[in-house]
Amino acid sequence: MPAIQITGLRKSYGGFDAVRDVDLTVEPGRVVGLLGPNGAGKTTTLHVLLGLAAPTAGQALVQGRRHGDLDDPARTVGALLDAGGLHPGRTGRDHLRILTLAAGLPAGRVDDVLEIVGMTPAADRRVRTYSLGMRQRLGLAAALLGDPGVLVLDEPANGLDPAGMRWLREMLRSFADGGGAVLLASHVLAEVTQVADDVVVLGQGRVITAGPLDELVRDASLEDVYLDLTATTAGVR
Ligand SMILES: Nc1ncnc2c1ncn2[C@@H]1O[C@H](COP(=O)(O)OP(=O)(O)OP(=O)(O)O)[C@@H](O)[C@H]1O
Repeated sequence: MPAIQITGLRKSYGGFDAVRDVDLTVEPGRVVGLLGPNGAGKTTTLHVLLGLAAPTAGQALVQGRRHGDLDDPARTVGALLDAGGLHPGRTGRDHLRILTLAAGLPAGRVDDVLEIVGMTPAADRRVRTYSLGMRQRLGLAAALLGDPGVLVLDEPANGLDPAGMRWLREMLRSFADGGGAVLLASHVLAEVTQVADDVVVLGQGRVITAGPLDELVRDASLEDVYLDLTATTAGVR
């Protein structure tokens, strides 16, 4: 069973199709990059997958089920959506403690994930003092709390310095090599090509091209397609 399966997905807002006819599969052990310019429909796709928006047509399944039907969502899928939603007066550790409690996870996971994302030294500082990259790391820590087999990440490299980007790549690679599945949305071509096994390119809500990264890169079609998409204003609607 694919870890993530999206079929014929359409999401409309007041008659406007934010995404339409989107098909996408993430098998265990794979990192799939969801690429597209601003407004292409990446976040909308992830929101439907995570049960934050209802599909207008089609479906988006995690481990064969809609997110809302998962028995134990926190242990099934970890998500990083927007590092903005953090309480500025709370420490990073407290933020993770609250999530742990809410999801019924073992308290010891907080120290584990802080260590994994390299945030142990900053764990007791208030979030308002964190850089953007540190907030991203904290968001990734939160995604890893339930030790899920599936990660859904929206622009995870946002704000990371070069060392942080390398760390993220290595972390995602080893997560996938251990049988995990990753869906990573980004508008930065280089970011995706450095880590993804497969790529799905969205433009104006539709899949423009999709396939294994090495094939798309070998015949240079990925860069061509992406430059065409981003050179025009077609991506922003
Ligand atoms: N709640 C909403 N109501 C109305 N329109 C929406 C809503 N959410 C998204 N849209 C529209 O759907 C389109 C796709 O937006 P989406 O955020 O999914 O794109 P994106 O690929 O994630 O872009 P970015 O890279 O800028 O984050 C945009 O035109 C956006 O304005």
